[in-house]
Amino acid sequence: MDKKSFIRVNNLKKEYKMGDVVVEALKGASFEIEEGEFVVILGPSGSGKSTLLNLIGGMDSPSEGSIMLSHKNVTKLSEKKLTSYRRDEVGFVFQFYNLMANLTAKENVELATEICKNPLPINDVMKSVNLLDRIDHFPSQMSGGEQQRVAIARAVAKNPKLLLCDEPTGALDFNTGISILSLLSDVNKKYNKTVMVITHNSGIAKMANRVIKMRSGIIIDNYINDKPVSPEGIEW
Ligand SMILES: Nc1ncnc2c1ncn2[C@@H]1O[C@H](COP(=O)(O)OP(=O)(O)OP(=O)(O)O)[C@@H](O)[C@H]1O
Repeated sequence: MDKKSFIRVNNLKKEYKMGDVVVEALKGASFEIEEGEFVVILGPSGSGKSTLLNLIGGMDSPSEGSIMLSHKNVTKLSEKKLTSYRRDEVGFVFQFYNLMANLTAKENVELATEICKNPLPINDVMKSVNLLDRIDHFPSQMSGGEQQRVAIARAVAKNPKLLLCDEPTGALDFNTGISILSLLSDVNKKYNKTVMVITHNSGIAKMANRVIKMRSGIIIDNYINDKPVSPEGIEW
């Protein structure tokens, strides 16, 4: 494994069996990602993006192949070690925020950090997502964009090495979406977190350091973007 390789995915396959029907969601994906990259996984609906993200996040196991993260073989971890991996090493951001409705913004972030090894100070993180004045608000009292900021704060405060974001702007209007991408870009730079964003929106690929394109469970392109544009400069 190259010294700079942070993630190495090798010949990753995933089949879902439903009765007699077998769906080949991933058909042998291989790629490497360096530490600190902002990666966009781009592909149409059904191309296998979420399947790939779930495997890297340790939420599911592959039918074949391996995922190395910082020299750790994620696909060979015991259930117990996989739980620690999900807790300490990966932060998740979902399209629909997945906040606890009965907890305030701050409590949502606290809950996530309570169980992990090396959390960041919550107030610092709330400040960097520009939500210090909203920490006592419940999700129902916040806009979609604000809720997504809380979700990002929750993922970042755990201080993981990797942030996995599944269509993080999918439920937001254009301007709010851009502000969320800008925040993810800040998190990538300020906290030096490797960020992977999956999307079907090709506009978002323009801000990435690396773009991995998928179609029908296959990686059809993987390239370095020499001139990433700032989120404010992209459109769709
Ligand atoms: N749990 C599952 N059981 C059976 N089939 C599944 C399951 N999850 C995904 N699939 C199938 O695997 C294929 C890839 O799905 P996946 O959700 O990874 O694609 P995607 O690119 O993330 O799509 P979208 O952008 O619509 O979320 C699809 O054909 C899907 O129907």
